[in-house]
Amino acid sequence: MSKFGVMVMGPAGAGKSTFCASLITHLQLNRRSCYYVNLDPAAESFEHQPDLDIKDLISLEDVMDELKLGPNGGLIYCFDFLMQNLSFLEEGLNTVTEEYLIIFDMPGQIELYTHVPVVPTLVNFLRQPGSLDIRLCAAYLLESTFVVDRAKYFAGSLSAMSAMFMLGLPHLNILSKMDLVKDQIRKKDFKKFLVPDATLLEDDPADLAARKAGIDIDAQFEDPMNKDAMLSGASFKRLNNAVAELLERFSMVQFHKLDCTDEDSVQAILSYIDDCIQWAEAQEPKELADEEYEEGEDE
Ligand SMILES: Nc1nc2c(ncn2[C@@H]2O[C@H](COP(=O)(O)OP(=O)(O)OP(=O)(O)O)[C@@H](O)[C@H]2O)c(=O)[nH]1
Ligand SMILES: [Mg+2]
Repeated sequence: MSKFGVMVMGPAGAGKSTFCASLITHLQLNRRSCYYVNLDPAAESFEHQPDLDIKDLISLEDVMDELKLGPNGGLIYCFDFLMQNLSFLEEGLNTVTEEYLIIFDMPGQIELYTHVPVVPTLVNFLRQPGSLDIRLCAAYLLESTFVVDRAKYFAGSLSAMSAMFMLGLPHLNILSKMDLVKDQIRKKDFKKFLVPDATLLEDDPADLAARKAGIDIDAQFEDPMNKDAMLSGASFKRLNNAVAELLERFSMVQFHKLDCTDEDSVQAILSYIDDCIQWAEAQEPKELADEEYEEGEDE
């Protein structure tokens, strides 16, 4: 029997826990079962109480106090500790059945996805056939407000692509907090940000600001030896252009939009998740319980 899960990842403050909470509320409203696993040892408050919480194994606060580590070193320690105590996850998840969606709420420290191999090890453990055997997908969140600053947008897209390669999971990239941009950027103008490509640098607001200040950023961009290029931002533009071209060449990153305040938007993302992990195919047809038939008759 397979289990099904989604690992919600992304940089700090991208809206991961808020998305997990909206997803759980939505699943509950639609009478679907879910199992919420908090893997952020620093998380303090929850809209929905986790069914399994890493803090019951190890708390970041204790690690920082006792080992005199900072928050990031402490987090890496907590994950190393989890890797040595994977039975904590196995015992918690063993009895979860196939109709559940297991939601893993991950921490936001980017080094977890780039510098240390703990997340791939965790993913391999969760997917291991014959053991937990979870059909898992990744939901990688980036804040949609990043699109305003192209450098942030491309750096974020690159981190998403790096996570795709590192984890090798079915992967959804999501621009979160759409409610924050929908009044500033029209729907049809936003479309171009769903697939990162180098043409998005053509109307970079940072260039407009430089031009307004009388800097010929295009001339400096073309001339790598220009001594002012470093200060004016033309060198930075060249770097962003190279990143954008790299993303374009790999053609792996595409975003879906998410507005947690809109139920239809949460449902749309849930459909993509279900599709990635093929949740629906594994479900048995369900009969209504007797009480529910009776409730229907009363109406
Ligand atoms: N307007 C708006 N704010 C949001 C949304 N999602 C999250 N936020 C806010 O963004 C902040 C961070 O949200 P979290 O859900 O804690 O983000 P996170 O990615 O879990 O953060 P870390 O776990 O610390 O990495 C909070 O103040 C949320 O209220 C959203 O869809 N719209
Ligand atoms: Mg969180």
